Formats: sequence, C-alpha cells, structure tokens
Amino acid sequence: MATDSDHTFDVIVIGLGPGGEHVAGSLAERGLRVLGVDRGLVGGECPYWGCIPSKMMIRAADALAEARRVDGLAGTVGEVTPDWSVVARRIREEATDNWDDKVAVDRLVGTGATFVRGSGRISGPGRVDVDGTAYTATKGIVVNTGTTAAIPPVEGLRDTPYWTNHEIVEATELPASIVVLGGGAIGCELSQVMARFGVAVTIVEAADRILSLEEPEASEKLRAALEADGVTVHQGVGAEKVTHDGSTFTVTLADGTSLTAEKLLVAAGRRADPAAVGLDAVGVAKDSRTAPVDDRCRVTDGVWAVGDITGKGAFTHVSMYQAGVVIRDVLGDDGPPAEYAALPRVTFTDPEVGAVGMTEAQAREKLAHVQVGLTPLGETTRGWIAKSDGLIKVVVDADRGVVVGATTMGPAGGEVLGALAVAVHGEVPVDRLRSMIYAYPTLHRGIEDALGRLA
Ligand SMILES: Cc1cc2nc3c(=O)[nH]c(=O)nc-3n(C[C@H](O)[C@H](O)[C@H](O)COP(=O)(O)OP(=O)(O)OC[C@H]3O[C@@H](n4cnc5c(N)ncnc54)[C@H](O)[C@@H]3O)c2cc1C
Ligand SMILES: NC(=O)c1ccc[n+]([C@@H]2O[C@H](COP(=O)([O-])OP(=O)(O)OC[C@H]3O[C@@H](n4cnc5c(N)ncnc54)[C@H](O)[C@@H]3O)[C@@H](O)[C@H]2O)c1
Repeated sequence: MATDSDHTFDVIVIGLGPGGEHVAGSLAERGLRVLGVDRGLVGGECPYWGCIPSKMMIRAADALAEARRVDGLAGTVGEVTPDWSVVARRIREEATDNWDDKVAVDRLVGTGATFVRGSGRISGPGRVDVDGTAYTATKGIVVNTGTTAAIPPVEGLRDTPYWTNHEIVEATELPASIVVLGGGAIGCELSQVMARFGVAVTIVEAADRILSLEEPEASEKLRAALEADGVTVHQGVGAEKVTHDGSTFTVTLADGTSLTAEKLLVAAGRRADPAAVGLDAVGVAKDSRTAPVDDRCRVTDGVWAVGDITGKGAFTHVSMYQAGVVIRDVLGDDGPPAEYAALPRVTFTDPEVGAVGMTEAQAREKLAHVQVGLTPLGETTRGWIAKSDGLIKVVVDADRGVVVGATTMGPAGGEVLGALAVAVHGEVPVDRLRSMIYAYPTLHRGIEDALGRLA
C-alpha cells in the first residue's frame, strides 16, 4: 500500500524534455528525493521527433547533395539514387529505439529518481496531481512541459490529415509531393531534405521572407539555395483554406493561388500551454502563452520552469542551460544568473545559418549607434575554393565597441559561429578581434573581412 512518504518528494519535475530530465537526474544524484513525471517519452521532442532524427535526415540529404557535387569538382558519379528506407531505419534503430524510452527511463531511475508516466498538473503550491494521484513537493516543482506544433487557424485545416514533425519523422516512405506551411527552421530544414530525396516541395510562408527571425541577407540566400534544390517558395502570402479529398490536399493561398499535394506538413511554430500544467494555480495568467521566469528561472517561490515554455528560445541548448541554472538554485549553489544576450542558434540547412545575439534590425531598435559589416563567403578564399555560398555578418554596438550579434551562413556555418558566440558572450572589444590572427584559408577568416567592412 502506498504511504504518504511514497507521495512526498523534495522536488517534482513535470515534463522530462532535455532540461527536465537533466534537472531530475542531477538533483537525485545530489541526494534529493525527486519525482520525474512525463506523459510521453523521457527526453521529450529532441531525441524522438526533433533535433536528432531531423539532423539524421539532414545528414542523409547532405550526403546526396555532396555526391551530386562531384560533377564540376572531381568527375562523375553517375546517377545518385536516394532511398528513404535507409533514413527511416536509422531513425528507428539508432535514434529512437522505435520510440521506446526504456534506456532513458533506466538512466533516470539509475540516478535515484522515481519516475511516473502520466500527465502532471500543479494543483496548488507544493502540490501536483498526476492522473488523479496527489503528490507533495517540499522544496519545489520544476515545469518542463515543452511545446507542441501550433496549428494555425486556417479554414478547414484541422479537419484534414495534416502532418506535423511527428508524422514526418515517423514516415517510412516519402510522398511524391508536399506543401509545407511555414518557412521557419523546421519548414526550411525539412523542405530541403525532402527535395533532395526527390519530393516536389512547396513552402508557404506568411511572413515576407522565409527564416524571418534571422537576417534578411540570410533569408535571401537560403531561398536561392532551396530553389536550386527544386523547392518552390511562396512568401508574403498565407494559406486561407485547406481541403483534403481522401488522397490530395488543396491549399488555397490569400492571393488566390491553388496548390495541390499528396501531403501537408504544418511547421508554423510551436505552442506552449502553461495553464494545462496548472501554472495558473501558482499565479501565472490563465491565457499566458509562456511561463514567465526571472533570471533564476523561477516562476514564483518554489516553482521553476525550463525549456520552450519559458519563451527564451525554443532550443535544446536553452533547455539544458536553464536546467543548470535551476539545479544550482534549488541546491543553493553559487553561479551566474541566466542571460540570453549571446543566444546562439543554427538552422541546419545547406548552407547552414548560424546566428548569435541580435540581428541588425533588433540592434537598431535597441541601440543608439550600430555598425554592420558583411562579407559574402564567395569572396573569402576558402569559400571561393569550395564554391560555397553564404555570408558572415557582424553587428556592432558602436558606443561600446563590441559585437552584439552575428550571422555565419555557409558550410559548417554553425561551427564558424562558435568564434562569434565567444565574442558576443565575452564582450570582446572589436579592436581585439581585428588584431587577432585568423588561419588561412578558413571560412572563419571571413570574420576578419566582415570586421574590416564595418560601416
Ligand atoms: C523538428 C524539430 C527539430 C528541432 N531541431 C532542433 C535543433 O536542431 N536544435 C535545437 O536546439 N532544438 C531543436 N528543436 C527544438 C527542441 O526539440 C526543443 O527546444 C527541445 O526539445 C527542448 O524542449 P523542452 O525542454 O521545452 O521540452 P520538450 O522536448 O518539448 O519535452 C517536453 C516533455 O514534457 C512532456 N509533457 C508535456 N506536458 C506534460 C504534462 N502535463 N505532464 C507530464 N509530461 C508532460 C512531454 O511528453 C515531453 O516529453 C527542434 C524541434 C523540432 C520539432
Ligand atoms: N536547428 C534548430 O535549432 C531548430 C530546428 C527546428 C526547430 N527548431 C525550434 O523549433 C521552433 C519551431 O520551429 P518552426 O519552424 O515550427 O517555427 P518558427 O517560428 O521558426 O517558424 C514558423 C514559421 O511559420 C510561419 N507561419 C505561421 N503561421 C503561418 C500560416 N498560417 N501560413 C504560413 N506560414 C505561417 C511563420 O511566419 C514562421 O516563419 C523554432 O522556433 C526553433 O526554436 C530549431
């Protein structure tokens, strides 16, 4: 029979995405009594339907593209024949264990934490209900319930068998054609993958450009790259109506264009639901779209939140970073508060779009004097040799003489980003960056060129 002590823990973690899993395991290892609750798979979206399987798809699609590049660089390889079954098998066997989280559950329980599969909800300070069973948290509750795909209010859409990231990651066969609603990170990455595997892909992006949160120069180059892969891009126009006749989707755009395709992928952003996890019971407004947190990731006394739900950046590295902040705060350990000025992000298209800190537009909105330097990658020696397109752009706070934002687009754009992420985080003076030695001929040498072009 369950006793009170079976239902009383120091800390209860609701939702075990990357950050929640880390908090639960680390606090248990430090000797706290921890209950981890997840209604789905321990590890969350990233390992099962997000980062890892999508990057496995991208790796495969890039291999196809690289093989096709032999022409014009090194000879001929004959016809490159894509086979999705290889990717689908890797996702099942190597990435997700066929969507079984036994390894993750065992790892968590191995730290000393208790795991319950179910839907958790805060019912009041220190109180959590999991599918009708009441639990008490004496030290605190950590919320890491993440996001699900946002389904935009387009007429007819909800009544159709649309795909989200879940269905495309689980697909064992690709369709002949697909419309992708949304040209953000998910839409762009997956569109390129599918196009390289022979799918006729059409992106519909309501904003005036794809990847609209990043620099316009990157959006323009990415659009050209996607079109070179055969993707059709409609931007600046939203979908107005969607129908499905049993085999074919018809998507009507606001400008009257009618698109038909075998599948429709919704990649129009993500939605968190703070009220569903009971955050309204501890003071968060019922209609809040995020869990507002302070620089210790506290929502209120005894309640912390980490990950997508905090609205600080829907990335695994943010979830993990915030987890570190929470672990220290719960334990009373010293450490810096959370800061996001040097938030890095990478869209793993080809070319990759790395970015850190502010875009030029954000900087101009916030700062009095802004300088910008941009180097097209083709003008760097390495970029020219590799026949690679891309750019390096730096955004500088002229008053302080430090880089506050940067974009590194190109092959390994996410790796080149590292140097500029350090510069933004460390507030390294531009003069110091200008006077360092950049190895020749590297792509990151473009940083020196971009700094030389500051205007
Ligand atoms: C296709 C795709 C590709 C991506 N690629 C990248 C990438 O390359 N790099 C990157 O940094 N990020 C990427 N992301 C984003 C990344 O997946 C998320 O930012 C990351 O998973 C962190 O999310 P989270 O910690 O908020 O929780 P999530 O991963 O969303 O997990 C939340 C967990 O909470 C559980 N849960 C929800 N409600 C309850 C409840 N009431 N009770 C119990 N359990 C609950 C869910 O079952 C889930 O397991 C990608 C996302 C997608 C969809
Ligand atoms: N490489 C990575 O790190 C990576 C990869 C994929 C996803 N993610 C994370 O997941 C999050 C979600 O990705 P996402 O691509 O779904 O969201 P997103 O917010 O990046 O992009 C969604 C896009 O859909 C558009 N849109 C919204 N409603 C629309 C409509 N009705 N018709 C047409 N377009 C519409 C928006 O204008 C926007 O450009 C990202 O913000 C990112 O944080 C990260």
